[in-house]
Amino acid sequence: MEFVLIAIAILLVALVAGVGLLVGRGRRTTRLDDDAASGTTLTRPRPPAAPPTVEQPPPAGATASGRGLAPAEPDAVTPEAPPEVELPPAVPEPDLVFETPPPSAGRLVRLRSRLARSQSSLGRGLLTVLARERLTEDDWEEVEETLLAADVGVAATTQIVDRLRTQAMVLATASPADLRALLVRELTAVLGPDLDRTLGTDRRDGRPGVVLVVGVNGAGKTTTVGKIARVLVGDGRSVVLGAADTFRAAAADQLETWGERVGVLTVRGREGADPASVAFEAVRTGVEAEVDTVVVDTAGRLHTKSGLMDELGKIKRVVEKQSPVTETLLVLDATTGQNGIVQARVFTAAVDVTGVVLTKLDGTARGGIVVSVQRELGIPVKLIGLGEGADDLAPFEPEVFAEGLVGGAD
Ligand SMILES: Nc1nc2c(ncn2[C@@H]2O[C@H](COP(=O)(O)OP(=O)(O)OP(=O)(O)O)[C@@H](O)[C@H]2O)c(=O)[nH]1
Repeated sequence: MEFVLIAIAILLVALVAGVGLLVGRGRRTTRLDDDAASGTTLTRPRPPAAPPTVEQPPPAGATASGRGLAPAEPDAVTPEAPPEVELPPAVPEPDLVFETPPPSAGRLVRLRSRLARSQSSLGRGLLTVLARERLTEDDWEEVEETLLAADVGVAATTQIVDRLRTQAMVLATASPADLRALLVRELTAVLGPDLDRTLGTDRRDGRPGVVLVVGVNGAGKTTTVGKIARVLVGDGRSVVLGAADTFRAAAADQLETWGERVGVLTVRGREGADPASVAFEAVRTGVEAEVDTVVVDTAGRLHTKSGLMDELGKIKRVVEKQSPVTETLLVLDATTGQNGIVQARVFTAAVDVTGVVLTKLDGTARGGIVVSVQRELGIPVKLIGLGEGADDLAPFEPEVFAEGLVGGAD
């Protein structure tokens, strides 16, 4: 009997210890303050190997303790700063180590094999036809159809076919390598090699660059914001994230997790809070902490154009009281093809979009969508998503992309 009692006691102790461990691992952010007025909450990841302390710094100072954040001066606290709250003593989490993402340079070279679907239908299709000894009208039609099927668009297809036709003599005697090089050159030409694809993320007039990210739900917006944070951290930037998609608490949780992995602060709101106030708070935090860039995720669940215009317009106006918006990125799902372009128009009408992020290019055979998106919207594609992995987002480079479409370079 004694034996049984001892066994039960051991089991109970093990159970309590196990639950404690799980909860401890899950709580990776420290709640710093609660702003009842705006409904926003500021969270920050714990520093990786912080020694246990009993006395905590005040919230504004602690705000700057995330990775790459410059320490904020005590007088940087604005009068409307939320009231300080007593913080629980920090518990060391020895297994919490910030990840170091790779820099953005060279990412597309690493990821271009992910364009395999487009490659087999577009690149290889074209190479097969062009390698034929004498090209007939039927062959040229096949070239045209292949380009159109890959969503290259009518105007760019005509341009490519016309240019290839004028080089028919060259094609007849070209080696497979020459043929490949020629095709890469022609595809690069329609991808707008001269467009400015610089991301507006730099500080301006002593204030952080602000990146607004807009797009319909499911396009990969929140994921993209998280990936952008990693791109910036990988390039040595300090970042604050704003979870202004307040429709769905899970979206803010998702963003917070992305931020925590790389030691980046996330400012979030309660479910249903005013997105503009969350965006404002995020940018104010970035200004106080003197970070390089604040990236703000917005909601895409607005069904009417006027609702969207009102909300995005308000977010921009409110944010710009703190710091100018330096980049507005529209996230589009490449697998939705032309439908995506129709959705995109609603956003470009609502807000001044300065760059497009095309996600899920790994999941489509229609890689030519990059060409039509740029031509139809008149906005450069600046980043592309090539997978669900954390670092599967790359700056868009026309020539490397064209090589990925044609294949044979790896
Ligand atoms: N294959 C692939 N999947 C991606 C890519 N980018 C995002 N996804 C996936 O797309 C799905 C939707 O992404 P979210 O970031 O939640 O989409 P969202 O637009 O923010 O949606 P809300 O959070 O509801 O606003 C997720 O499963 C992502 O992993 C990509 O480049 N390739």
